[in-house]
Amino acid sequence: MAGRNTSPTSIASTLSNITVPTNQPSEARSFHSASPPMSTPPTSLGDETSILSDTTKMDQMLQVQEEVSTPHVPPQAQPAPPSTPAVPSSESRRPARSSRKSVTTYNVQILAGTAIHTPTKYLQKHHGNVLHGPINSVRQKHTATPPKKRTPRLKRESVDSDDAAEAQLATEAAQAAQRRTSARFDLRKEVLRNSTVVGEPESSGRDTSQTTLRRSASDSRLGRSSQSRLPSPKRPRTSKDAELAGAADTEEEEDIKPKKKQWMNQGLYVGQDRDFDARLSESQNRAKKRASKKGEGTVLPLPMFAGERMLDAEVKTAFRNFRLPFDTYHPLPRKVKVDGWVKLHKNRFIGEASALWKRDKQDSSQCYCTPEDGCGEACHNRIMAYECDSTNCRLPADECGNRPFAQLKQRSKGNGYDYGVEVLETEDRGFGVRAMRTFEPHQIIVEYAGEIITQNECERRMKQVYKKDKCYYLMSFDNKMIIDATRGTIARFVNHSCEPNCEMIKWTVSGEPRMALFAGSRGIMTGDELTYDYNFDPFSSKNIQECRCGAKNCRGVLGPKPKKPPLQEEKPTTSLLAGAKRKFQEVFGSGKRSESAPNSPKKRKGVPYMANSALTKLQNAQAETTAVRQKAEQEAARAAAQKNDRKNRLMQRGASTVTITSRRSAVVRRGTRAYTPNLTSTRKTTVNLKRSAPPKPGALKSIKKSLLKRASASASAKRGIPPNPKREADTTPDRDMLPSDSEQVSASDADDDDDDDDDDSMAFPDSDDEYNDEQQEREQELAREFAAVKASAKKRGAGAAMGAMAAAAAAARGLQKTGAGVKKGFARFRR
Ligand SMILES: C[S@@+](CC[C@H](N)C(=O)[O-])C[C@H]1O[C@@H](n2cnc3c(N)ncnc32)[C@H](O)[C@@H]1O
Repeated sequence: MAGRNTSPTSIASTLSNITVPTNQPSEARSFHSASPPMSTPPTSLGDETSILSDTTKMDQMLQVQEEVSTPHVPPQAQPAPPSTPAVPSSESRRPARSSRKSVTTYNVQILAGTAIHTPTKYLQKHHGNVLHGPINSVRQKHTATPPKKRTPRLKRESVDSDDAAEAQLATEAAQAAQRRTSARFDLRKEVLRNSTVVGEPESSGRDTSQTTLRRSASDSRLGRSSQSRLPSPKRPRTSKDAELAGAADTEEEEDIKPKKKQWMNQGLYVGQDRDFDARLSESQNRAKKRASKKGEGTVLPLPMFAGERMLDAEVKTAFRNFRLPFDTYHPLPRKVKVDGWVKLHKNRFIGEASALWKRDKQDSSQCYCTPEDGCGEACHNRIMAYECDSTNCRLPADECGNRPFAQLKQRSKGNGYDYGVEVLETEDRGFGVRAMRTFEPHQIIVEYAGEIITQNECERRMKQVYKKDKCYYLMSFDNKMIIDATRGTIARFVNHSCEPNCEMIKWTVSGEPRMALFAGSRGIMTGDELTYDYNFDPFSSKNIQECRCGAKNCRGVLGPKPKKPPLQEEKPTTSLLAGAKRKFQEVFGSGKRSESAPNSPKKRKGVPYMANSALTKLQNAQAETTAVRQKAEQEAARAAAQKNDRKNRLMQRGASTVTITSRRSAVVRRGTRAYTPNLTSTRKTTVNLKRSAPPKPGALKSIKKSLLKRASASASAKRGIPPNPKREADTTPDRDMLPSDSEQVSASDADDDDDDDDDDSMAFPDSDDEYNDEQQEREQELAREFAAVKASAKKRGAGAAMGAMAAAAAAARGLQKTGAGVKKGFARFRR
């Protein structure tokens, strides 16, 4: 505290100190003491007057007073140099040391704990740029070394101060100030360097640096950085400077790294449907949108997506639950790596498969949709599962809604989220596939592509290539072909569910077979696992796999529940005829296909194929027979119901003879008479196709042909179309094929015959079907095949025959029905 006695007082220090007078009268002390009444170090660096003056303000005041009052008193001593102890000019003015001691001074900063009391040693060590120690030594140091530009104020303080302790305190204060301005310090340093770069002398001092700082304050950080990276040829560098500059440069370079702006390329609405036509490019879509916007009013647009949904007339799309898009809620999307999966993006025909496909490829499809239809639900191509293209559809691509594979191709050009599926690892079913976006009901999701192989090739692979494998990715595809997706698309990982959300459907695209996974009628939400019903046929009990789909109605096993006794009990003839009956019912419109949704595409569902090398052809045939038998039973039940219905109607009419239909009577009669447009025939003719002996191959065909033609003529007549004489002639049945009079039976006989329907009679529908040429052709084709199959059945024995017949039926229809008459089996055996 001794040092403080001589210190000047500033306003700041006055405010921050409380002085408690003790024994001395204040007046005396004010006027008779040379020492100031308040004695504190400068607390403000702005108080330069106080700091720089050798004498205190109070001393100066007293001196003036004394000069006025005692002009003759000569000064006894000149002010001593700072290094020597000051000689008091008057004893009376300088209070005794003891009296000065008696004045207690409190520093509020100290009391408040805000004063800085850092050990000097520490400061010297860690803050080299701050002055420490007795002022003299500091001064000496300063005169020896060139002034540092960073602490100009401090430098002056230290030069002018005599008191070591005061210097120490000043140092502390400066340090505090420095700490406060530390954030700005780097910037200043950099500005100084910049000024050097542009040729300004570094030693131009604080003013220059501040000017420069101000000037460059508005510079962008990046610009500054690039400037500072330039070499400064004018600047002579000492080794220390170079070191410092080097360090600074490295620091800067770290800072400088151009920060690349990160753009979010996926957002809240990813995967949500937007007004985007996948067949067009981005720019085409934009152009289309612009064009459509021209006519728009000025009303604010509806809320994106939600508005569209809310106004959607279809309840199922309007009230779909909202879920956050997958990339928003999914914590850590990670890519699952699957060993041994060779990706193929499109089908590849292997070996004879291509030739086989071309040879068997006979059918084609054509649609006549108008732009208003837009190839919607009624599109013929769509129903037949043919993709429209320029060869079979008149509409331009952007007006046609039946080009799913083209849409998929467009989507695959986008990003992963656009494509929309990824592999996931399930808990208990190996890998699976999950949606990364939403899919509309029946929208194409992913193609099941791989190598298309023949059955022979499949068997070879099973025996030789996949002998040791546990997993097979084989999908029955066409009558004689299999898709082996061991090398294939991601679709091979789609798992089975008894309550699936997707369907695997076969399509024909530009004349080529393609298979793809389509969303089910509920659509798919982001994050859902994709599943379809394998209808897995394990062929043998040892291959039965437990199903872990977790659905409420889970069947417990992959594939249909085994419920029927062994096949040996099957009566070959019964099966044959039941199968025949089924086929004809399908052709005549009462089959299962016509019962399914009329407007939905013909579903040629994909069935997993399990080609077990141990299976013989006979086993295949037996398996097919089971399926055929089940179907036949269903058909028989339906036929029985129809028969009962007919009986009831006859009973009600009280007819004595059997009338199959008046239409049919007319058809039969028309063959022998002139055509009468008005077909209100009163004569009732009975047609019984029951024969005591099975027809010769070809005979059945003829009967059917003539009957069908007659039916067609009848339908035309009903519509008022005049008869075609040529056709009329054609419709004349072969005499020997027509039922003879002797074959006309009474009602009771007919009833009896009806009872035998299931065995060997043809079941014709009662409805007034309208036959067109296409149907006729199909039916003829079917009849031909049927005859051939029947003949082969006789040769080969029942089991194999049933397989062949089922296959023929499937071929004739161009269908591959799930679980019926086709080979199947997906393949992953976990034995
Ligand atoms: C074509 S693979 C599907 C992908 C397969 N999970 C994988 O990891 O490669 C078919 C096999 O997956 C398994 N799997 C599929 N769905 C299943 C289900 N619902 N329950 C149990 N296993 C299933 C069976 O082992 C089946 O043989």
